[in-house]
Amino acid sequence: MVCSSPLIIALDYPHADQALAMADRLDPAKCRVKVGKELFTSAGPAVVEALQAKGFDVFLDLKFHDIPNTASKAVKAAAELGVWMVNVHASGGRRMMEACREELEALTLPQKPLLIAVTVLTSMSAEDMAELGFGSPEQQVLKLATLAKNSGMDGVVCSAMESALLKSELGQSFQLVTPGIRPEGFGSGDQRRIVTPSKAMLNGSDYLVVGRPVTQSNTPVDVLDSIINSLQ
Ligand SMILES: O=c1ccn([C@@H]2O[C@H](COP(=O)(O)O)[C@@H](O)[C@H]2O)c(=O)[nH]1
Repeated sequence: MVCSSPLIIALDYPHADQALAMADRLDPAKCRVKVGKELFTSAGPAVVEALQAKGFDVFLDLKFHDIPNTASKAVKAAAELGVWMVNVHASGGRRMMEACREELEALTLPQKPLLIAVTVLTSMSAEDMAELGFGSPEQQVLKLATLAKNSGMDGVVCSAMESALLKSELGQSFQLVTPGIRPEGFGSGDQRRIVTPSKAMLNGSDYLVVGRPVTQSNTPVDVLDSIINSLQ
């Protein structure tokens, strides 16, 4: 199944059966899916394979952050699982990111995953960053995204609030994956740097990650269709 949609639905569930039931209501031509820490810890590689068997491209969002050897071997394992996208934390540093890239380059797979680095989590506000002794989210995102690009990453995870800046500073082909997407009228929850789907696309995001607005809705397919309509 070839998917040209920018939408990635975060299947944040405690058990595989819930994730697979939601996947059955989704169309792999209209969205990709994301498996994160909760679902992967509970259900393991089998749930990734089950989603792939249903025709979905899978973003394995485990945000590896470890010494270069450990992180790069984890990226290799993800690639061998056939995922479409995998990520690491940019704050793991240049040597860690370069090791991950080298591990992928050494593989002889027909299709390798996109290798993406997380900059500053979309749940982090300016106040949260100051408390950690960092500058503004925008400054830190630009710093980490520049390092990620120079370390061989295909793109970064950031808020769509930073997409226009990153496209202008780092170029159109550097992929921007943006969670913290909230259609009008949906609560932000724990997210702090939120953007609507249409504004995120206007700002230059390549991929929009949407979780609870779809997965916690009584009418998930209607919500997804209305997001798709808002992008046209
Ligand atoms: O900076 C980040 C990185 C990852 N995420 C993940 O995206 C989804 C967002 O879910 P919502 O329910 O739409 O808030 C979730 O799986 C996070 O782990 C992120 O939000 N921010």
